[in-house]
Amino acid sequence: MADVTVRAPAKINLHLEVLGLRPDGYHELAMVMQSIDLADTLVLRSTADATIRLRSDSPELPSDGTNLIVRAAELLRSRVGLPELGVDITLHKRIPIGAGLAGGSSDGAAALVGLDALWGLSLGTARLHGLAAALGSDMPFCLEGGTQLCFGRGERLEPVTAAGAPGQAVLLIKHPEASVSTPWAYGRCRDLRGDFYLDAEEDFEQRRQALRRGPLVAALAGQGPLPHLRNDLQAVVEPEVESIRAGLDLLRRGPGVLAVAMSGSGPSLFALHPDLATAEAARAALAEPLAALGFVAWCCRCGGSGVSLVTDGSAP
Ligand SMILES: C[C@@](CO)(OP(=O)(O)O)[C@H](O)COP(=O)(O)OP(=O)(O)OC[C@H]1O[C@@H](n2ccc(N)nc2=O)[C@H](O)[C@@H]1O
Ligand SMILES: Nc1ncnc2c1ncn2[C@@H]1O[C@H](COP(=O)(O)OP(=O)(O)O)[C@@H](O)[C@H]1O
Repeated sequence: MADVTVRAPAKINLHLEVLGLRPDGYHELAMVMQSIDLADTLVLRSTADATIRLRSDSPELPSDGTNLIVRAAELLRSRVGLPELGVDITLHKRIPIGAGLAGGSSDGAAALVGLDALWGLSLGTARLHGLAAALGSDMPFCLEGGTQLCFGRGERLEPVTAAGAPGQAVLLIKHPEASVSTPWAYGRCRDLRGDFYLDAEEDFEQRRQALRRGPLVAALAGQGPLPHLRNDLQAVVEPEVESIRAGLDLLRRGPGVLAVAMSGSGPSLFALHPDLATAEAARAALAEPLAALGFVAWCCRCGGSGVSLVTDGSAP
């Protein structure tokens, strides 16, 4: 079969609420996640040597079995019981690593979709979701993309209509030296807020309903103003990382900004804007202070989809 090319978009969290602890040790979450058009590209070529090979243009990223692309390929091959399958994968990395943008999760999701096509497996959505959920809590969202309510560990999805979404673009920034460990952020959240954690399923469901019927989902459907964006991990991380505090203050000063938050466990920060032109105008207006503080900035559209096969040769 000819090469298969897949786009792996990043995500931001428009809402991240930590509800409590689950028996499996993960946190019960209520989130709204949004795909953005900052994306990695994977090119997959079938081989006959029963080997999974990854080459990446990111020097800081391992290409061995710790890479989520390789882990996804190995899990898929073992689950279908075809050890003789082989693939050469080339990764073009654009999403900053460990940034709260699910770059690794999206690459893993892209590997599942790309290999399903390359190896002609036709596994279907449910089986791909099962494999994704086994590899990471954010990976099922990365398969579907768009705008979704995410519950459970993050793997239970409910699509949200964002037809009238006021925030169609983001000004995204990240400090190259800042890094936040996701397990650390959740552990710190438990230390600081564990006394307020819910623990009954009916209480979890009450919070899910509040989000489904709340002002954020209404605003995304074009009914009413955008509320303050809640991220419980931001409340934990922000006091510990000066560049995050400085970055959020800067983004709030951008012209035309609608709302500002940290994405996921950070350290990426974003400002929602009505459209790409407004996001770019804000980036230009903040260019000097952003550079002075050492931030890297992107302007991205909020996208309607997750991982996707590229059939028109458009992905560079
Ligand atoms: C924080 C979030 C918010 O969207 O994203 P990022 O900031 O990583 O992008 C996610 O919850 C990250 O999802 P993901 O990166 O897939 O997490 P996983 O690999 O499944 O878990 C990594 C670690 O995070 C903690 N974890 C993750 C998910 C969850 N619901 N509860 C947790 O406590 C656990 O310590 C776990 O061992
Ligand atoms: N293909 C990949 N791209 C980015 N990170 C990866 C990849 N494979 C494994 N990882 C590891 O996964 C972690 C980041 O996962 P990711 O889903 O990108 O989280 P975040 O949302 O914080 O960026 C990092 O510790 C990184 O080393």
